[in-house]
Amino acid sequence: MLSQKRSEQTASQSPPPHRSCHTQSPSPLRSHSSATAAAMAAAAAHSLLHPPAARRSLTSTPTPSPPPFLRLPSATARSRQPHRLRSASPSTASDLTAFPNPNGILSPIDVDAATEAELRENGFRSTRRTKLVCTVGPATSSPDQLEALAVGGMNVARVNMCHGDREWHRGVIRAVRRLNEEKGFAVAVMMDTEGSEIHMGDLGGAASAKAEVRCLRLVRLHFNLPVCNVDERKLNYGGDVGIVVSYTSIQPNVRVGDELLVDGGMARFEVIEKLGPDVKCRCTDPGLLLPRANLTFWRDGSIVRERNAMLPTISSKDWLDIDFGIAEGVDFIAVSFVKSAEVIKHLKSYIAARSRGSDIAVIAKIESIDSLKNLEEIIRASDGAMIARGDLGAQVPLEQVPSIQQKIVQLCRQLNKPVIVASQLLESMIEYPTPTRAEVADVSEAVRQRADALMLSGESAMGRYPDKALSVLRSVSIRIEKWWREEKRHETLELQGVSSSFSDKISEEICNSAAKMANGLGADAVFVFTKTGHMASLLSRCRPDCPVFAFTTLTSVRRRLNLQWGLIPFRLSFSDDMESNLNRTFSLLKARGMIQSGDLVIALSDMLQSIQVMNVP
Ligand SMILES: Nc1ncnc2c1ncn2[C@@H]1O[C@H](COP(=O)(O)OP(=O)(O)O)[C@@H](O)[C@H]1O
Ligand SMILES: C=C(OP(=O)(O)O)C(=O)O
Ligand SMILES: [K+]
Ligand SMILES: [Mg+2]
Repeated sequence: MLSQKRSEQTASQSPPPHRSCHTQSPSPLRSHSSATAAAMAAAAAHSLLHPPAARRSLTSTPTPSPPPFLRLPSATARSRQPHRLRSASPSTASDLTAFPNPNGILSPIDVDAATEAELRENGFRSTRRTKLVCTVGPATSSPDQLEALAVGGMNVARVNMCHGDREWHRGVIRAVRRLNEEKGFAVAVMMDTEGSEIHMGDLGGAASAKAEVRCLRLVRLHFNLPVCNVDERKLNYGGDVGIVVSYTSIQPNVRVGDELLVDGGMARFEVIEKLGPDVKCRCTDPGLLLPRANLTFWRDGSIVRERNAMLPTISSKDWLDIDFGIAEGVDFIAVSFVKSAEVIKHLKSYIAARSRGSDIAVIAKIESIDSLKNLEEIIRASDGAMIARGDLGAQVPLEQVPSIQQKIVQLCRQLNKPVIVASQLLESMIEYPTPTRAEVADVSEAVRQRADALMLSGESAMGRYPDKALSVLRSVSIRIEKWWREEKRHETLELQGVSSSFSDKISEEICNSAAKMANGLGADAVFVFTKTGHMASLLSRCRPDCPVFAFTTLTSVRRRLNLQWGLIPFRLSFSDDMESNLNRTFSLLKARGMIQSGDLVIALSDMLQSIQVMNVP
């Protein structure tokens, strides 16, 4: 981990050897979006009644036969102009509430204000498909800073329970909710558990401490539970520096001669003595110790794993945090250091029993050797996965991380689970206003693999340039997605069936066919009317060339779909009558300037299990 604190960045101090060289020239990669929240929110809906859509369609009932027969619309009405959104005219209608609505009155159709601005800015065929997760920390926790992230395209705000206290997190979660209600965003909230791995204490509030070889400072690991606030300077045992770590169970497994890595190699120590409950280490590789830094022990070139085998994946503190997350209504809970599918299943039934109907998705963080051993089972049991490369890279040799990433991204797509690529994507931007070229290449690779989402950690939590880092993710995503579409480089990933019931199988086949048709016909958008979001995610899984407008009745489903590739989630109340749903949707979207006459749309619904192909009237 390279997240040196700002205070460490002094002229006299040389960077750690593993930091790449960095130039300060202005980056051509940054996009300068002129969109402001005000401009984005300015679009007002107005009532326009249109005659029924001139569409030809065939609808099948949920009964499996006969299969849907598809007829295509005439090409005449079709405009092949690159799609640009027009500005909407101001609202005059009384039956449609103007957007946004600060009083919490539901408007007929809601879409994220930032997404709408991006649609407007890029044209909807070129709008961003890759979703963006930002970790909120001291650098971004104020309402203004959160709003800047939302305007910049943050789809999900992550709070890491490893840091800060519950009051702090409550403030952030509520500020995000307020932002959504008052300013028309649909930012989802993800709570990330601390997990039970061994890490250092918080250094008594010190930004960092230095471990040095030269003066042979000894770090004394003091095995106390729970982690308490310890001022590193006060823990001087006759020249040794004491650092409190998180678990008592390490000591019996540690041997003299073992190597201790801080944050996967930010600093290295050798165990030289065991003293009662303590372990005495000598620094062999100097470096920075950051608060709560992760610790791993190594022997003969491999990680010593038995030390944490008995630690529960979800600690008692994590359970309290989970109760807190449920009470605060978070959208996702990310579970750190998952070892098996059982813990995910347990948590999911716990949530189902506790949260009565509200639907919190459980994300498995893949960051340990155990999680790799049980990968498929874990992902099947979860609602999504995070490739947590920070800790993963401290548990497996670094050179294995890229292939593991590729494998997990593909597996998640096969199993229809959203996947987040996390950690160190733009690490240098914690301190610098432009990314390294290597970082841009890393981001590009994740986008090219068509991961659902990219995540910022320290860059947004405590970095100097959170908005710029987000802007880099946004512009690189858009550029690489466009390049990949232009090159028509669809990897021929044969999607296996994921459905367990016959009815689900029909939905899956319909989505596969619709995505294929959308590509073949050069459709402008796929519309999906979905109550649970399932059909939207099946479409996302196909990674079609055009965006997927997902209409759902629940704001919670809408927020959850915000994590999935290529989905533009709308909240809309709709009926079982597709004809009237479509007419109403076309009117509303045309009034907002989000579609225009002639656009070719493929429409699906999970009530009717149908495919319709039509031009917008
Ligand atoms: N809620 C918070 N309070 C204080 N600092 C935080 C908070 N969240 C994140 N940070 C800081 O941002 C850094 C990066 O965040 P993250 O990647 O989530 O954690 P970690 O580095 O522990 O894996 C952390 O190391 C910590 O310094
Ligand atoms: C995302 C990660 O988890 P955390 O930041 O909670 O350590 C990681 O290890 O990469
Ligand atoms: K965590
Ligand atoms: Mg981690």
